[in-house]
Amino acid sequence: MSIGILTSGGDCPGLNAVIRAAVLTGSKLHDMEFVGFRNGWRGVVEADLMPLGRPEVMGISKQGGTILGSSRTNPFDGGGAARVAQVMDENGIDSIIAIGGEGTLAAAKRLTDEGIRIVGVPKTIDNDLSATDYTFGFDTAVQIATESMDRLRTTGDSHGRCMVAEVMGRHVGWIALHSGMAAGAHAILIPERKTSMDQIIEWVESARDRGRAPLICVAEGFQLDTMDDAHSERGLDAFGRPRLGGIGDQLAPEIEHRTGIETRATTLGHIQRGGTPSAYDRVLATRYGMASVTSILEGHWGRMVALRGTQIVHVPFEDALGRLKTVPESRYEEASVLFG
Ligand SMILES: Nc1ncnc2c1ncn2[C@@H]1O[C@H](COP(=O)(O)OP(=O)(O)O)[C@@H](O)[C@H]1O
Ligand SMILES: O=P(O)(O)OC[C@H]1O[C@](O)(COP(=O)(O)O)[C@@H](O)[C@@H]1O
Ligand SMILES: [Mg+2]
Repeated sequence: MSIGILTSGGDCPGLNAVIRAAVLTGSKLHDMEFVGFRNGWRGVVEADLMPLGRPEVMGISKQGGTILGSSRTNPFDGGGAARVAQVMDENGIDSIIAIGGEGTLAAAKRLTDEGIRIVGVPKTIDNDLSATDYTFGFDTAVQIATESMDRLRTTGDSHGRCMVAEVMGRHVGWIALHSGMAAGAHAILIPERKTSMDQIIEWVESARDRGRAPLICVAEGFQLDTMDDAHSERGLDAFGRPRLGGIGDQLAPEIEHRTGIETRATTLGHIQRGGTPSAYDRVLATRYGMASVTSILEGHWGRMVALRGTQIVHVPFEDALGRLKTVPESRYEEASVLFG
C-alpha cells in the first residue's frame, strides 16, 4: 500500500514529527510505503513527488518547518478531484494524509466527498481549530512568545518604558492569552474582545502607578472598539486574505501620547513559527502521525485525528470546519482579574 503525505497552509513546528511518525509506524508495522507531495496541494495537482522512506525522515522530529514544503494552492484551481485521482493512479498511491488547517481540511473534505481517500491531521499555530483540544506548534509559539516578553520586561524595567508585544492570532487570542498570562502581562488584547483605548490606558497607568514598567500583549487580530477590521498594511496573502501585523505599532504612540510613558512596540511575527518544536509539540505531533496510519488502516476517509483530553480520537472533517475555537469569555475574564 502506498500513501502520499502533504503539508499545506502556514507551517508550524511539529509538521516533521507528524511525517516521521507516520512513515516509521506505517513502514515498520504495516508494510506501507510513502511518498511526499511537495508544497501542499500544488505537489498533488502538478504531480511533484519526492521519496519518503525511513532515510528521509531520520532525525527530523526536532526540525522546524516541513521537509515537504507548503503552499496555499487550491486543488480545485488545478483540476480538482479528477486530477487528484489521476495523479494518485499514475503513481500507485492508494490514499493521502493531509496535514493542514481549516483551509486544507475544507479542500480535503470536498475531495473526499468526490471519492478521494484522504485522512487529515489538524495543524494550526493559533490553536483555533474546533474538534481538537490542542494542535502542535501552539505550545512552541507560546513558549517563544513568553520568553520574548520576559526579555522585553527586563529592558522595559531598566528604562521605565511601556513595552507592547504583538503576537500571532488572526481570529483568536489563544497565543496572546497563554503567553500573556505566563509572562504576567498587565493587559492582554485579543481578537475576541474589542477594547477601548481608555481601558488600555487605565491598565497601563495602574501598572505604572505601582512602580511597574507596563507590558501589553496584543494579538495581531485585535481591534479597538473604534475599528471595523483588524489592522493590515501589508497587502493580501496568496489566498486573498489581508496580511495582518502592526497593531502594536499603532497602539504604542497613542499610549505614549496619552500617558507620557515612553512606549515601544515589538512584533514577534514569524519568529513564533520557526525553529525547533517543544517536547510537548513533538509528542503530540508524533501521536497524530501514528494515529493517521491507524485512520488509513481503518478507512476513516474524511476524518481527522484529534486530541480529546489525553486521548487521540478520529472526528469528521466537518467538525473542524465552519466554526473557530475562540477564547471563551470566562477564560478572558479570569485572566483580566490580574490586568493593570
Ligand atoms: N473551501 C475550500 N475549498 C478548497 N480549497 C480550499 C478551501 N479553503 C481553503 N482552501 C485551500 O487550502 C489552502 C490552505 O488553506 P489556508 O487557510 O491557507 O491554510 P490552513 O490549511 O493552514 O488553514 C488555501 O490556500 C486554499 O487554496
Ligand atoms: O505569514 P503567513 O504565512 O501568511 O501566515 C500568517 C498567519 O498565519 C497564522 O499564524 C495562522 O496560522 P495557522 O494556519 O497555523 O493557524 C496567523 O496567526 C497569521 O496571521
Ligand atoms: Mg486557514
